[in-house]
Amino acid sequence: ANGQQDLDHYRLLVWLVTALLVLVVALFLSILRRGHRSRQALHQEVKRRHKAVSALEESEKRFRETVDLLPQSVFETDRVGKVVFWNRCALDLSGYSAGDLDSGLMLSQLFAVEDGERLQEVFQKVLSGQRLINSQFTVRKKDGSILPALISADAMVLQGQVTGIRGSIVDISDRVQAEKTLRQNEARLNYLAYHDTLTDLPNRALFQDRLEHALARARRFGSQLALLVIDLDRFKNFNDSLGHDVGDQVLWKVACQLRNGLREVDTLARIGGDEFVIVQENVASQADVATVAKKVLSLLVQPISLREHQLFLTASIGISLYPNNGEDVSSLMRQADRAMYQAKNKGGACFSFFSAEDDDLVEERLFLENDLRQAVDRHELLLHYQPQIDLESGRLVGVEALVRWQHGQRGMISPGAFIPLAEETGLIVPIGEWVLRAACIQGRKWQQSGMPPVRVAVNISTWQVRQPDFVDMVEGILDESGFDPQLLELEITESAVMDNVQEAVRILNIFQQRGISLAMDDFGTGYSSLSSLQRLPLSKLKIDRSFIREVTSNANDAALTSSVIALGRTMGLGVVAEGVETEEQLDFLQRMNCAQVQGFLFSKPLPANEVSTLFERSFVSSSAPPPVASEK
Ligand SMILES: Nc1nc2c(ncn2[C@@H]2O[C@H](COP(=O)(O)O[C@H]3[C@@H](O)[C@H](n4cnc5c(=O)[nH]c(N)nc54)O[C@@H]3COP(=O)(O)O)[C@@H](O)[C@H]2O)c(=O)[nH]1
Repeated sequence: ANGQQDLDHYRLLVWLVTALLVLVVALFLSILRRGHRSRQALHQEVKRRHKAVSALEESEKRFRETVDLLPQSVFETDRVGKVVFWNRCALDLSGYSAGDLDSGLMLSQLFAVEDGERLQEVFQKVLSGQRLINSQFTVRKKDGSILPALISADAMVLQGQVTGIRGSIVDISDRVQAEKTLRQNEARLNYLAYHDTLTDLPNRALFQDRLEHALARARRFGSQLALLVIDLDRFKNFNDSLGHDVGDQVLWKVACQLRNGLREVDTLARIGGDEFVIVQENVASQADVATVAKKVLSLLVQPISLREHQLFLTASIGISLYPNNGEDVSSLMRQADRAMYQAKNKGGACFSFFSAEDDDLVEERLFLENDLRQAVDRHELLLHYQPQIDLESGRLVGVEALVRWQHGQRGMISPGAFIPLAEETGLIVPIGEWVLRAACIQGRKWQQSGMPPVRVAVNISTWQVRQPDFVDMVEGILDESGFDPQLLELEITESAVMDNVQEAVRILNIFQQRGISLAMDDFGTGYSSLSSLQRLPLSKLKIDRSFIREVTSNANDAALTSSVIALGRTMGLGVVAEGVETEEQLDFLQRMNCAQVQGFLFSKPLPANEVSTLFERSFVSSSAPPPVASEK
């Protein structure tokens, strides 16, 4: 029984142990299975997270690449303004490197120092929730250069907390430059609309505007104002003969002389070709204005040197006064213009206040100018010839061709009345050509009629000499008329050669080689220097009649006349005294051994047919001068 009991106990023990073992194994297996499952879950989780991180990195990379592609700079900062992120464009724009970012670049470093305070204010406002949209700042690059940019920014909020700001920077250099260029172009266009491009002076539009304002001031303060219209004398001739580029340089120099010589308060403008105006305000008396006018004339007197030319300019100035001569721009302009013509009527190189009486003369002059333009075409010009006598032989050796104008309504007009106008308007060029042609044709007729050879002298104006085709013109007329060049004498004045002696020498040498003789007219009234005179191939000096007029009563004229005769002899030149009217004058000239004479004592200028008769009569003798022939 004990044994059975022990066996039972033993069996129970075995059963218990076995059961325990089974339990332990089952528990172990259960734990083992659960561990496996959680390892699997962990693994899954790790894998999932890994994937998520990769996706995030991928997304971050894509985001970065996309942001780097943006054409504008974007940035992020932390709350204190340290730049924590920026794209490639921001790098390029600022010139900083990624390394600079790593070493703690501050946003303020990206902007000009002057913008610092405003930047700080704006930064705080953005942190507190205000959006910044397209505000202009000046970006300062790493190399110190600056550029204009538009900044937009917003706060960055993470889990309800503001962590910093993010924003964009747009470089607007091109736009700002384009706007600047546009503004400059606008300003230039505006300037050009109101200024003369050649002289930089105000033009007519600006001048009128200034005159309006000046008149308004004069009305308000009850003051006087003067308007001076300045017109260069014979400028058209300079332009035509020397070329427009020389003309332009002359105008430019004139503008400089006037600008430098006048007070800044006086408005100076160029309102047309060679027309300048001055507005003088607060004029106390006419004397005030006369002072300015005299100053202008003296400024212009200074010769202008251009290339090989030495130009002597003069001007005519017309003056109108507010309120006496007009109360508005147009009437003041009109009266000043008329006054300018009054000054021209007086011979130029002077000024004239508007006067109603002189205005009739201006009208007359304008009519005359208009008619003169048509005189050649209407065949109203004709030539008279004044004999020149050789005192030794008493023979008529030549004639001077002198133009006359047979006007349709006014009858015969003397050259003294229209040659200055022709010179001033440039009409002397076609008129002079007509004279030369007519004189050569007549000379040829005399030759053909069997008359002894007679030299024909023709006056040549300075403006003709300056024409580029002058030599061709003379040669063409000689060829076409068949007149013997040996019988042609050209009378030139000192002024025609003195402004460009070199060119004059060249031209006159050509004529001399063709056998044409050259006489210096009005000798003694100009400024020829002896050295220049020696270079000119002259054959004759003509003593001006102003010296002969008082040669017997005025010691100076007598001295000058005898000096010229002596000079001619020394230089081997013939000398003609013109304007001989009396026996006493003739006697003086004979005593001085003057070679030839011309004057009313012998004959007035005559029509061609009367010259032939005179020749046939061969009337001159050195002891008994012939009776005066009358000019018809
Ligand atoms: N460029 C050109 N000028 C010309 C031409 N024809 C004339 N003129 C110039 O006009 C000015 C006046 O000329 P005119 O009225 O013909 O006078 C000439 C003579 O009549 C005058 N003269 C001659 N003798 C006397 C005299 O004894 N007394 C006196 N008071 N006058 C006299 O002199 C004039 C000639 O002058 P000049 O030419 O200097 O020899 C005059 O300046 C002419 O030059 C022309 O075709 N072209």
